[in-house]
Amino acid sequence: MERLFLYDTTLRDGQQTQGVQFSAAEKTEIAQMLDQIGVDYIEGGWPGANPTDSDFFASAPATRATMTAFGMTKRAGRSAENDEVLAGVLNAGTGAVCIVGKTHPFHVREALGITLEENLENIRASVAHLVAQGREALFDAEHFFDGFEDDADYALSCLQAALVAGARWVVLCDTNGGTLPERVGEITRAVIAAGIPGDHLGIHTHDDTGNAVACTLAAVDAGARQIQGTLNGLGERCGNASLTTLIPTLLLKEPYRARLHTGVSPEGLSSLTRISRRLDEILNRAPSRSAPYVGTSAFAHKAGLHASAILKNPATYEHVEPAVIGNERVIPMSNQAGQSNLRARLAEAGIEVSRDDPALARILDVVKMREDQGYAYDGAQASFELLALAELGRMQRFFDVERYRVTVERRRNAIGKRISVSEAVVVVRIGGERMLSVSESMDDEGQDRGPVNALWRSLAKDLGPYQSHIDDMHLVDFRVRITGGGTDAATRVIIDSADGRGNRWSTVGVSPNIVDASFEALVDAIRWKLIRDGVTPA
Ligand SMILES: CC(=O)SCCNC(=O)CCNC(=O)[C@H](O)C(C)(C)COP(=O)(O)OP(=O)(O)OC[C@H]1O[C@@H](n2cnc3c(N)ncnc32)[C@H](O)[C@@H]1OP(=O)(O)O
Ligand SMILES: CC(=O)C(=O)O
Repeated sequence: MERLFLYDTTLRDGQQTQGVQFSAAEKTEIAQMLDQIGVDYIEGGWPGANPTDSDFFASAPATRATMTAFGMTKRAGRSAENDEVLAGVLNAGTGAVCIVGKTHPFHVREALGITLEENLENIRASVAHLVAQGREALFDAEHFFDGFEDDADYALSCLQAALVAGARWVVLCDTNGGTLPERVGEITRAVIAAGIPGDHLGIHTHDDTGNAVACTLAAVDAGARQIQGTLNGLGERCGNASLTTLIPTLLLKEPYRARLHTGVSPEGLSSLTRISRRLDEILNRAPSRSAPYVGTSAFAHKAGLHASAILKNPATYEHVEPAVIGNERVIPMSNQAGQSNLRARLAEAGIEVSRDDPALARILDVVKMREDQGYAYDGAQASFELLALAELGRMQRFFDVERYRVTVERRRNAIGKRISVSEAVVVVRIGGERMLSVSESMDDEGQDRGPVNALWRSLAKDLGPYQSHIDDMHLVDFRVRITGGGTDAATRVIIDSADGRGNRWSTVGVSPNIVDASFEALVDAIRWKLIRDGVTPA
């Protein structure tokens, strides 16, 4: 089996993603996660280009992977020894250094404004300087594919200059991301045929045509033995080839699984889902549900026919086992569901129902009818469980809401500043007792948190015998969607709640009125919590 090397550039090209700015501490955490996965190289950034990257390299974590500093070839008209950019990169003290250089005559002339021979000399001298300093040198051949189309001999002479000067790897970069997979394969083959060995050849692609992963695989098929990519496909413009997709593909799919091996162990592979989601958490962005292998929908079987077969044998609708990548199977309830989804969902919730219970058909009918009205149960499992318990005649009556009222007032305060104040009154009956709670929605700084928050505070303020069960409960997310249009428009609210025991659950409410929809979801959230805590109704 041949060795394929994985080179991660999340901390460098990934940081070129619009809206992404890592701190040095975040870079350290990400580098440690990459090391757990088992990549061979971690490109930590460009030391000297900005204080964050310099700080990161000043106390870079010890990793099994080779920590790599990134920079560019020296400028013309000065020696490599006197080039301050190269000096900054070398000062990071990493075992490997990757420098980017031009290989397309158009860029040499337009962007650098130097001759083709001067550019070759810059590549040669820069790489030789890195090697003389005892570093493993990599050369990122910028715009290689476009350069090859324009002047193949010149593009190849740039690679040869780097190799002759001692580069361990020359990396073919599809910098603008416009080359399609078949052409990437052909050009990579031509490069190897011209004498550049595949085990010194890397590939670096961008996703501007949605083909970065396919282009990378095409280069590997042609013989390249290093791949560059990023976690979750972060990167300049549309992103880089996603290592989160490439790693499972290389380890689980033929012909790669049988022919190539990487430094990623089965444990590393099974950490991929967790690490992908942790990266999104660091970036404060929602993970892509449909991300291959690691998305929350990657193994979600919504359609009834799929769920039915999955329950008999998961291989019927899954190309790989979700656990291998640390992901899990989900069988959501929705208007696409049949009895198989339903039974699987109920079993997961610990609700036992015999196969021939007529309530199963009723539950399905109610789900489909309510989804037609705007409800969505595939993202609101707790409300689905309450609905099922009601149809099974097992729903307990904890409290009845007699009425509620919310007011939002906009006025000036004592010093003339405009403020808004939301206030809610909720009246509930528990057993024979009538209880009235009033709450304002103010946070610690005196800011109004809105009518839904006021309602929540009021509901949760005094629920008599149940109070101790909801004291540790809080709202963590609130999503609103207008479903339908015109006079039939309804508002769907999904609320995520959590408690001190680590439970997290979602409930849904639908109404033409956003406050009413929110209130329905809030009441469901409390009822679900009381059931989950095994509370007996007063
Ligand atoms: C394809 C890629 O993604 S490569 C990675 C690109 N990453 C980045 O650019 C992020 C980090 N970059 C930076 O912080 C800054 O651009 C720095 C610190 C590197 C340079 O900043 P400045 O000195 O202000 O230059 P500026 O960014 O305006 O322009 C780049 C200069 O490098 C030159 N240059 C570009 N590529 C190369 C190269 N491979 N070799 C030598 N010089 C190069 C350009 O011609 C330009 O020179 P000029 O100012 O004489 O016209
Ligand atoms: C080096 C690099 O990031 C590129 O050419 O895309």
